[in-house]
Amino acid sequence: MSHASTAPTALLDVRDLVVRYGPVTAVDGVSFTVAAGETVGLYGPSGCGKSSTAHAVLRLRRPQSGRIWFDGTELTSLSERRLRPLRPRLQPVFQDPYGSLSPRRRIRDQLAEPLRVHGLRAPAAVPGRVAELLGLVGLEPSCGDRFPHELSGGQCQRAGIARALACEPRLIVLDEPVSALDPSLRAGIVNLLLDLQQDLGLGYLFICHDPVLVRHFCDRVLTMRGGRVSTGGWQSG
Ligand SMILES: Nc1ncnc2c1ncn2[C@@H]1O[C@H](COP(=O)(O)OP(=O)(O)OP(=O)(O)O)[C@@H](O)[C@H]1O
Repeated sequence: MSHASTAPTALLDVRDLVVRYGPVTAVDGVSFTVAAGETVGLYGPSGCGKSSTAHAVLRLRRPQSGRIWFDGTELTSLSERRLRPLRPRLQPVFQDPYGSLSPRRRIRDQLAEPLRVHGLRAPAAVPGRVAELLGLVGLEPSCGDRFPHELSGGQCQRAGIARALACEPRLIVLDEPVSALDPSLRAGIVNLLLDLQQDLGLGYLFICHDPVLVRHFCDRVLTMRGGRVSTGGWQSG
C-alpha cells in the first residue's frame, strides 16, 4: 500500500505540503506526524518556512498542494462550514502574548467566549470553568477581572494558553510561544506547557528557532531549511 493511501493513525499527519506566495515557495514538500501526547519541534532559521507550515496546519492559509489529516479527517479539502466543528480541537498559541487576546475585553470574558460559542459548558457552568482554566495555567482568580494590558507578558501568555485550553484542544500549535518573553519568565511557561501536556494528553507542534529550547522541549525535532525538512533527524544550527 502506498503512503498516500495509508489510513492516518497520528493525531496530525502532514504529507507533501507545499505553500507558495506568488513566485516564493515557502514550504516545499514537507511531511511529518504528531501523535497524541507528543511534542514535535519545527526548528530552523528565519525564513525557512516554519510559520507557513504552522499556518497551513491551522488552515489560516490554504496550501498549494499536499494533504493535512487531523484526528482522522482530511482538512485540506474541507469547506469552512465542515471545518468549523474541528477548529476548537486545533488551537494556536502565538509569539505575541498581547496580540493573541482582544485588548478591550476582560480575561474572564475572553475565556468564557469559546465555552459559549462552541457550546462546551451550560451557561450556569461557565463561571466555574473560567475559574478552573485560570487555575490550570497558574493565574490568580483576580486576573480574570483584568484587561490584557494590565497583565505582565508572562501572565498574558498564560491567559492565551488558558483561552486555547477553553476549546478543549487535542493539538496546540505553539508558534514561538516564549520568544517574546523576558528570559526569566520562559522556564515557567515551558514547564506549564509540559505539565498541561502530561495531564491532558495534548499533542504539540512547537515552532522554534532556539536550538537549546527545542531540544529540551521536544520528543522529536524536524530541522527546516529553505522550505524543506532535512533528513537524518536532529541537526544543530
Ligand atoms: N505573506 C507572505 N508573502 C510573501 N512571502 C512570504 C509571506 N510570508 C512568508 N513569506 C516568505 O516565505 C518564506 C518562509 O517564511 P516563514 O515566515 O514561513 O518562515 P519562518 O521560518 O517562520 O521565519 P520566521 O521565523 O522569521 O517567522 C520566506 O522567504 C518569507 O519571506
